[in-house]
Amino acid sequence: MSLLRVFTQAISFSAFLQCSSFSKSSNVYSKATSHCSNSWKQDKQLCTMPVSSIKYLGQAEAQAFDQELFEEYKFSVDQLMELAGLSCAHAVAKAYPLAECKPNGRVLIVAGPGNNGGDGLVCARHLSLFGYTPVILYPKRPKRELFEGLTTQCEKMGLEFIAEIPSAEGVDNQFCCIVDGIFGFSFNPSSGIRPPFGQIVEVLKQVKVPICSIDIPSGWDVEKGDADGKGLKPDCLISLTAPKLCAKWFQGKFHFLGGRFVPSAMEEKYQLNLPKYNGTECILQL
Ligand SMILES: NC(=O)C1=CN([C@@H]2O[C@H](COP(=O)(O)OP(=O)(O)OC[C@H]3O[C@@H](n4cnc5c(N)ncnc54)[C@H](OP(=O)(O)O)[C@@H]3O)[C@@H](O)[C@H]2O)[C@H](O)CC1
Ligand SMILES: [K+]
Repeated sequence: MSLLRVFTQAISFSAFLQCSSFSKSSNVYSKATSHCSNSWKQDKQLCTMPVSSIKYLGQAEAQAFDQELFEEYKFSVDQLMELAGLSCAHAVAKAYPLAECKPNGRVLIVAGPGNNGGDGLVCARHLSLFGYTPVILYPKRPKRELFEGLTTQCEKMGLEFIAEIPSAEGVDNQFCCIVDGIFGFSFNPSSGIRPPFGQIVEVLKQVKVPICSIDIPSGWDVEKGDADGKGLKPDCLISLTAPKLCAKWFQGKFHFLGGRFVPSAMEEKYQLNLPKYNGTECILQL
C-alpha cells in the first residue's frame, strides 16, 4: 500500500470517528456544513469540518419542554405564541421577499385548531404589518379567549378571512406562498387527518406555490416524518424552540430556527445545543 493511500485512509477514518461520535438514538446529529445538515442520511457523510450538534426533540419531550416553560417559568401561552408567530413572519419575509410576492403580497395562512394555528394568526398579523396581504383560512376556531382575541385583532386590522380552500389552481393564481399553521407537535396521525383538514391538506399537496410550515409539516408524524406520503411537502420549515425529530426528513430549501425565548438553564437541562442566533435576530437559518 502506497504511503499516500495510507495517509488518505487515516484522514478518512479520523473524519469518520468525528462524524459518528453522535448516535441516532440520542437524538443528536452532527452538523458540519450546510450540505451536511437536515437529513440523517446526509449526516452519515464523512465531514471534514469541526462538528457542532443540535438536538432534535421527540413528541413527548417537546410537550414536556412546553409545559415546563408554562408551569415552572410561568410564561403565558400568549407571550410565547407572540414570539413564535413573529419569528415565523420574519422567516416568511426572508424566504419570500415582499417585492417578489405576486400578486400584491398575498399570502394564504391556514390555521388549525391548536396553538400551531395561533402561531399562524400571529404570523398573519405581523406579515400584514410588514406590508404583505395575508388571507386567513381558519375553519375550526376553539372557543377560548386567546384564539378569539387573536381572531379579533386580525379582523380589526382588516385582514381577510375565507371560509373554504380554493382549488389548487386558484391558490396558485391568488397567492405567492402558503403558511401552514395547521398542526404542530400534538398532531396524532393514527386516525388519518380528520375533517375539515383532510381535504385542505389534499388541496395543498397539489399546489405549486411554496409552503412554509410552522414547526411541523402538517400531516407528518412528529417523530417519523412523512413515511406514508400523507403530509405536505414544504419548501420552508420554521422549527420553534428546537427542531423536532421529523425535521431530519425535511428536504425543502429553507430551514429556520425560531422562537428565541428559551432560558439558558432549560437549554442546558434539555441539552439542546442550539446554534447561536446572530445579534438581535429572532430567526436563524439552519
Ligand atoms: N415551546 C414552543 O415551542 C411553543 C410552541 N407553540 C406552538 O404550539 C404547537 C403545539 O400546539 P398544541 O396546541 O399542543 O398542538 P397542535 O397545534 O399540534 O394542535 C393539536 C390539535 O390538532 C388536532 N388534531 C390532532 N391530530 C389530529 C388529526 N389526526 N386530525 C385532525 N385534527 C387533529 C386536535 O384538535 P381537536 O380540536 O380536533 O381535538 C389537537 O388538539 C407547536 O407545534 C408550536 O407551533 C406555542 O405557540 C408556543 C410555545
Ligand atoms: K404546521
